[in-house]
Amino acid sequence: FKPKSGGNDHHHKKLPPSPWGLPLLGHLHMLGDLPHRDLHRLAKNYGPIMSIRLGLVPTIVVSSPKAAELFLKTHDAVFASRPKLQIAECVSYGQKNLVYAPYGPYWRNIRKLCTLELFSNSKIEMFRPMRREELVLFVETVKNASVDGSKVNISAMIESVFEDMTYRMVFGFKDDTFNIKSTIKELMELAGTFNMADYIPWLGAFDIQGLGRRMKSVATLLDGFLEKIIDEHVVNAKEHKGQHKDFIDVMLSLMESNNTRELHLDRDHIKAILVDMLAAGMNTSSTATEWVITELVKNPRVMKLVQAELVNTVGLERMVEETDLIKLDYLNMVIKETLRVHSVAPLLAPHESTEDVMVDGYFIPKKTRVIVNAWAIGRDPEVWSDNAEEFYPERFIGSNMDVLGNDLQLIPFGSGRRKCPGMQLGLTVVHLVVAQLVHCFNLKPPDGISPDNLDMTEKFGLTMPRANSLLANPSYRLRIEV
Ligand code: HEM
Repeated sequence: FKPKSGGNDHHHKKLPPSPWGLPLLGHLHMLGDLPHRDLHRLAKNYGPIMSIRLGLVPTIVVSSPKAAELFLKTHDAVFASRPKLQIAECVSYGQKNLVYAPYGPYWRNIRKLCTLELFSNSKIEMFRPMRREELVLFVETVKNASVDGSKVNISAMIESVFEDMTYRMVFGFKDDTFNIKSTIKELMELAGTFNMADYIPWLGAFDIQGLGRRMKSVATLLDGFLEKIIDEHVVNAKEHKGQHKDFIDVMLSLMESNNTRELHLDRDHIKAILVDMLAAGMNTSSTATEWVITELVKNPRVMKLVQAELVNTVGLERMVEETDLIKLDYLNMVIKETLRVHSVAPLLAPHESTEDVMVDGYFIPKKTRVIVNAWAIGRDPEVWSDNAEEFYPERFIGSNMDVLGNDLQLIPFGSGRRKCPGMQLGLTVVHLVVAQLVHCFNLKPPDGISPDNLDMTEKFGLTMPRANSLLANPSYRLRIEV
């Protein structure tokens, strides 16, 4: 079929080009385990604004910077909503979270509140001592693991330091007294699993994949843990009046004091936002860090330059401090280049249109899903020339292109109204962990594997980490003990 639009008057309106699809499945059968790559291939034939149908869901795929500008800038307000997904229904306390909230006054208020109260520069600063403590422990752990020259699972260590920093920031502790960590992991795995019920909704009633049952049980467990943790904070807050130490404390004090006319916060809001912070903040940053380290191990030339910059700026007599980060220009280029080549969220998060609209001469009906292929945009030969596949940080020398959503050529955090509100925090922690790891250690691939042959397989999900853990032989290089 060729995709059709809703009402009769839509028939004569031109929809974006589309491949031929199957009844019911639409184009789902064309997408494999790495859908960003399949959609990139299709876009080469059908263009940067392509129309497909995912099961019963009419979808537009956006694959070039110019097209992204139309959807995320020119018509941003029309495409700023989110589709209803089963996972969001299960764990968002009636869509009281931020990530999946439909576009409208509620989303606007909760986003404003989170931006001000949780993601502001002063809040990022507030947690700096905590990050420093965790980084010292991180370096010690890597050092102990590598003491007899054995290979170390770098991916697992990176995941663990981000987990610890995030739990401390959000809950104020990192030990797993409440057994919450495995439940959060299960939730993130479910959120990243392809769910047929999101594309052919009546299949949801049969729960063929068993995802519905798993989601419900995770949601129940999670709610129990969050209730206990919040209760504990309420008791502690009474004892330590006025001292806001973590995200829950901040939210509780807002619940008491700041229940404005615009937004009435209750416990469900707090729980929904806490889940957002864990799901949106933890894996994204650790995935980005894992790929930066992978590229550095794969490219010894670049690693040498990063380490030389660190020696010049920091010296081998101490660890990296957050105040050093601003001076590390080459490292900044390396991180930008990694975010270009390995998008953490290759298809961003799904957007949905809230009204009929014409874009570039094409008719896009209300309630169309919009997928922005940031991974494909990072490879557009018109922007990145014919060495787009190459890892080459020097391409940013003399360029003021940023990753913050201002330049549509490079949008690892999205752009427009729905862009990532946690990007400053994310960039700070990624820079910090990468800088610390390569400053404190030389990292070589294990078992005599040549850097050229390093496994680079991706695993698509909620984020896109390495499919297999990165292993390396670290050797300590500082002249002092941490
Ligand atoms: C390197 C790290 C990170 C990357 C690459 C990243 C990437 C993204 C992307 C691609 C989106 C979707 C944008 C869109 O829909 O167009 C997003 C949304 C979001 N991110 Fe991040 N993120 C990172 C870190 C964080 C952190 C640390 C937090 C908070 C602790 C966070 C919180 C959020 C939230 C709440 C949203 C939803 C915003 C909304 O729907 O209005 N992110 N992020």
